[in-house]
Amino acid sequence: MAPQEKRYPSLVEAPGPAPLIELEKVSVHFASQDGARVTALQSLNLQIRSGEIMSLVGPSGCGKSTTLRLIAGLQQPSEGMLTIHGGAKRKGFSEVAIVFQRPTLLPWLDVLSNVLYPARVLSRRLGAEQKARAMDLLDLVGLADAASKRPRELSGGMQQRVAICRSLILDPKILLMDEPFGALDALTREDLQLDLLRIHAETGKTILLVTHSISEAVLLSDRVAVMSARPGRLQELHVIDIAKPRSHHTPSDPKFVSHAQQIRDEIFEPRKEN
Ligand SMILES: Nc1ncnc2c1ncn2[C@@H]1O[C@H](COP(=O)(O)OP(=O)(O)OP(=O)(O)O)[C@@H](O)[C@H]1O
Repeated sequence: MAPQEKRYPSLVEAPGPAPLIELEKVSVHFASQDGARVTALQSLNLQIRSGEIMSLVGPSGCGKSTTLRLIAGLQQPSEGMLTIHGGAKRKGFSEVAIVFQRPTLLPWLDVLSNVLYPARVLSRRLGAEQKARAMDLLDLVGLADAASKRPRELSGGMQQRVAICRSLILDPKILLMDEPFGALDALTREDLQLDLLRIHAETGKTILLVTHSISEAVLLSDRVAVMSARPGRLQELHVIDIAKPRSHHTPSDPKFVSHAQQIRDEIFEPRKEN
């Protein structure tokens, strides 16, 4: 098969060079329990291009999840501007989907029904097209044979794969992932990382990933945004110029080692702002 050829045409997203998501001087302030003001983000500027995988890394509490919540529409900026496709309003439920650390599947539904659940909530009657799409997604992560199983019959990694399929059923433009592999053992985590790369290659989705793992960020991303300690702002942006397709051999690539080391230095020895 030629590298660009897609096996699942129904899942393909058209790529585009323009920024799909733009945060311009975005600040977010919260009121803490004692009434004090907590500034989670301070004048954050960030552009995410259509079709790229970008990771957000940075010290705990620097505002990574807050950034994801802003893009998901679950949080409003206190100051600044967030646009998607150049507009301040979302175009519908299906524009953005989120995958969290825990899969939170519905235990009484089988795998196929779990994947189809968001589509069922939106329209009570499911068409053959949606079912075919769900099966394509399950096939893409190697779970087509598990379509009629219940969540309790699946391992943690399989459940998270189902959650990823569910997030893609409404064909979102943007997939937001908050530590999606953080609860998995190391080997399963590596498997799912490669699954995500395959999903991205097949669908061309725009993916924004929050991770505490520098190597995961370098392995998966086109660009890695390093955020400063709270109040979070963009500290550095790395273009990860490592050839694709990437694999479990990629971490031994000298470019991988160099990017990971630089990012580690930026997080643990940040340059002082004047
Ligand atoms: N609803 C809230 N009310 C008050 N403070 C909040 C709220 N949500 C987040 N914060 C604060 O904002 C800051 C950023 O939180 P956020 O969860 O975005 O950070 P993070 O980088 O994702 O952290 P971690 O890496 O530990 O998950 C933290 O200091 C947090 O305590």
